[in-house]
Amino acid sequence: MTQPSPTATTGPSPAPGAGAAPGAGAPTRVLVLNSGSSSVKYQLLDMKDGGRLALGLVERIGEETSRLVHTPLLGGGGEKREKHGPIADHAAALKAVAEELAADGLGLDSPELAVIGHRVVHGGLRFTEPTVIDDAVLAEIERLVPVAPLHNPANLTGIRTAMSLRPDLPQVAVFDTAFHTTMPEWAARYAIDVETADAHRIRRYGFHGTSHAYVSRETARLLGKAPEEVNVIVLHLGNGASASAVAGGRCVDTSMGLTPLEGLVMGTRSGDIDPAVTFHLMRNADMSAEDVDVLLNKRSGLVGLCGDNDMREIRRRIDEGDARAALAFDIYVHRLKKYIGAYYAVLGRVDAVAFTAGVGENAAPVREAAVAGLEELGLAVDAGLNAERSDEARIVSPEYARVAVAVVPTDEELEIARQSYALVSGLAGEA
Ligand SMILES: Nc1ncnc2c1ncn2[C@@H]1O[C@H](COP(=O)(O)OP(=O)(O)O)[C@@H](O)[C@H]1O
Ligand SMILES: CC(=O)OP(=O)(O)O
Ligand SMILES: [Mg+2]
Repeated sequence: MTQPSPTATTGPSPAPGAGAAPGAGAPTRVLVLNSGSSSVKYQLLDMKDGGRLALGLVERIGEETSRLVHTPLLGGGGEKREKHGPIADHAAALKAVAEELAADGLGLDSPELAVIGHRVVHGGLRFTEPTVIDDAVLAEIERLVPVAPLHNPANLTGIRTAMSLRPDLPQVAVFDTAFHTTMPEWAARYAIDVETADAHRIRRYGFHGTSHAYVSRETARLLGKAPEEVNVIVLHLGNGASASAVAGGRCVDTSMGLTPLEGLVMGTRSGDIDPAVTFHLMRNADMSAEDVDVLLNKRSGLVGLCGDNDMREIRRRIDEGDARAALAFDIYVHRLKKYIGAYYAVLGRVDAVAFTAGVGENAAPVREAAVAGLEELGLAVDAGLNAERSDEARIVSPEYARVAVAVVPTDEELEIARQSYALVSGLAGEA
């Protein structure tokens, strides 16, 4: 099922500033755009030293209550700026971001900009490496829209808008799926008719790969070991959530599948269900395929179970004695625990379980509940360490525990910046 990657030009996950050294005076700044279904996260970095010049977020795009938060960081930083009011779509969001950057003297017209790096969620099997975007790459990302309907359209708008603002600049796509292309066939292939699966390219692709790659490497660093030496279970728990089993730096299994719907319970997505639920609803509940798609992607998960998808709000409701919120939490954690057990078995030996993204980094009760009762597997958290708040990667298991439980903040934007810059500075070196 593997295919060569005709557009690949460099290896994944390079060290900061890796690739051929740019010529003296060559631009070193990278703008990274992480366009989600209803948000855009962005960072401007200088790869001379990896320092951030600005970062921000536009959220609730398409609603009346859109919000832009921009943080200038150049020269010791400036005041955070917030703007409220409707932002109709991703193109308008990017234009608003460009204006904020320009107000700090960091506009997209800057000659110091070397590349714009884009998170692209679905790259299919073709893109195993960061890739300079041209018409053929755009067409392939477009072709994959049906299997990433919440994400690839937003990614495409981000790319097209950035291209229109800086047509002269290289734009690089860094794919969520790339890290997972190392999965063995027995993990990637579904047990369905082989001809049908192959004709429709149905298999497990996996997502959040940039985060799984970054966090598994940072976890090895936290343990004082090389990535090749450690086996890590990474739990990326954001709005979308996925688990991966990483053996010696390579992904060997992951919980998301053909689309980002499978696996863990998420903010609005069901994760694993019996596939027969879909045709049962279509046959018996007068629902179309589209209706079931919306149900499972947008009206399920935590929001479907208790009406809230934000773990902060769910914890607040549990503290007030809300039974629906408590059940939603228990279902979320039960699924998580099943995946920890499954990937423990897949890996055979586990050095660390790493929690990351909004929930994983911040929700101590989720971490505690997910490993509760797994002492026989060498897993436990230290209540005091687990409750501490910090932006740093840290171990929260007791010293005696055989397996480290770690909290490792993800940084998809930094990883995308490193990969994008390595690719274009490598290209510049070849020119
Ligand atoms: N302090 C916190 N405590 C508990 N959960 C939090 C906290 N901060 C953020 N979260 C959770 O993280 C989620 C967002 O995670 P994030 O990784 O930013 O998601 P995404 O990138 O998918 O939008 C929120 O929906 C919320 O559930
Ligand atoms: C792939 C995916 O689920 O991404 P996100 O968490 O940004 O929605
Ligand atoms: Mg995310």
